[in-house]
Amino acid sequence: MPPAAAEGETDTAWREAKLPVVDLASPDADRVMVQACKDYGFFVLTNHGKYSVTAVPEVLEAARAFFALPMDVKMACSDCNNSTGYLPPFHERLDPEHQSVDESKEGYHIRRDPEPGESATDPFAVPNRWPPDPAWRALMESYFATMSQLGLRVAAVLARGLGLDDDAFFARSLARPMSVLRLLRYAPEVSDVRRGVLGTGAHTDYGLLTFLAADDVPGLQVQLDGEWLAVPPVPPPAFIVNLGDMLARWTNDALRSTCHRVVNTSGLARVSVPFFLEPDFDARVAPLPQFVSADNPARYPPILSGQHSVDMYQATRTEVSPGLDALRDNGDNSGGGSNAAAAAAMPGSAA
Ligand SMILES: O=C(O)CCC(=O)C(=O)O
Ligand SMILES: [Fe+2]
Repeated sequence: MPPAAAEGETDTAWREAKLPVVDLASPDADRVMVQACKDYGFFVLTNHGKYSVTAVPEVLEAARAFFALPMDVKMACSDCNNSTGYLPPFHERLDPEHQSVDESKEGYHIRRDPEPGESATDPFAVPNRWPPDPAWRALMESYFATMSQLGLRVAAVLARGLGLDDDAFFARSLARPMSVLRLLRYAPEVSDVRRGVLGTGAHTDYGLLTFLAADDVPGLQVQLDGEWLAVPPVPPPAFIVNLGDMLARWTNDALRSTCHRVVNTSGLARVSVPFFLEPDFDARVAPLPQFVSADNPARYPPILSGQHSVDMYQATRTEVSPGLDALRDNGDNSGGGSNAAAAAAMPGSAA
């Protein structure tokens, strides 16, 4: 039996979201960004100066070319248990309550190269897997590096807009970030929300900020005040930026980590490339004092950023991972202990 349709899901036609635009070169970028993060948890980032109109489509094209390779070639680049490299279709179901089938999209995860010994304390610190083409790897590594820089810059603008003591507030939790560059290809199939068939199920992102580049096939939807709204594709080099759970926690929900999903309405294949800026595994995240008061007590207990990601992976992966179970059962939020076991068996899941 298909799962119940999401609350408020009465139709198959969705109104369009009008996301605020943040011009990063504008003098009031910090103020506009904070307002967008409070009202929407999403914004369109322009004038960031990092990419030309052609560079992002080049990355999308490279992703498309990889996904077009034969399955055995793709599987040779897969380290599914570590959620690294190629992730075949049906590797996750982000909203099990409302989805009747695993997601048919394919993915590819790229992270920074781990430092020696790091995997003992951070289960996400695993070596990348690469296809044989060195130019492909170079393109992705360069995109990853540039997006990491852009992420830091946007995080600094946000810190300033929030009036935090210094622009580097978030940077202090981004020394050894768990950031992920995720390539996605959605199969050419029309989603059926009422039957629980979605490109990507409803979820919030786990980290700090997500920078999404995608082709011109629509699909992304955001949930605002209970209503699902379609986000029209944005032309490059603009990015759709959204906040992850760590920002909601740090600001005690003053900023929103907005629920979103992908509904394929066209039946065309869709390629998207989200870059997830994620804090260090051992970054301790708790509501900051300036967002807590007697009338507005802390809504979240302190958490380790990496532990939150591990918990979310565990809830949405499609295969049981004994290593992660061990990490979770340990009940130790220190990021140490059985993480090495988890490193040997991470789930294939969302970032
Ligand atoms: O493909 C998209 O547009 C969004 C993907 C997404 O939300 C995710 O991977 O977390
Ligand atoms: Fe997402």
